[in-house]
Amino acid sequence: MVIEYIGAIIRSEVANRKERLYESQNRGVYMFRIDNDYVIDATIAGGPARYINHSCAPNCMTEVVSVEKENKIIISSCRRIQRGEELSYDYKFDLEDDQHKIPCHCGAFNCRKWMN
Ligand SMILES: C[S@@+](CC[C@H](N)C(=O)[O-])C[C@H]1O[C@@H](n2cnc3c(N)ncnc32)[C@H](O)[C@@H]1O
Repeated sequence: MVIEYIGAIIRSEVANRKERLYESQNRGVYMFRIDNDYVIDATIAGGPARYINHSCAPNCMTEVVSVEKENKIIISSCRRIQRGEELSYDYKFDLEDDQHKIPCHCGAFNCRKWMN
């Protein structure tokens, strides 16, 4: 394990409202979807894991683990990581239509060019 993605666990509907609020306040939005119903909001009370970028050839992977009936997001290495190397994982965003595509700048040899 490298790090846990910490923050407030909120329902999807609340996350949608908060996302709009944060954007209206020009804040960066830091959220991790646990499943269809719940999201971890790291925008206000998050840890350093919220700064990890997406890569199409990541050195880390994420998993949802249940600890005392609470879901947690664990980020673990999926290969050897060199000292000083940037941590990354695959955000696995749902595919979007052309209008809502986010360009990917991970620079990997196999970059998919879009994050979603
Ligand atoms: C959780 S933040 C990651 C940390 C962010 N780079 C920062 O400095 O606050 C997620 C956002 O970072 C940017 N990002 C992360 N990985 C990226 C990538 N491979 N290519 C382009 N933008 C990326 C996107 O704007 C994305 O919505």
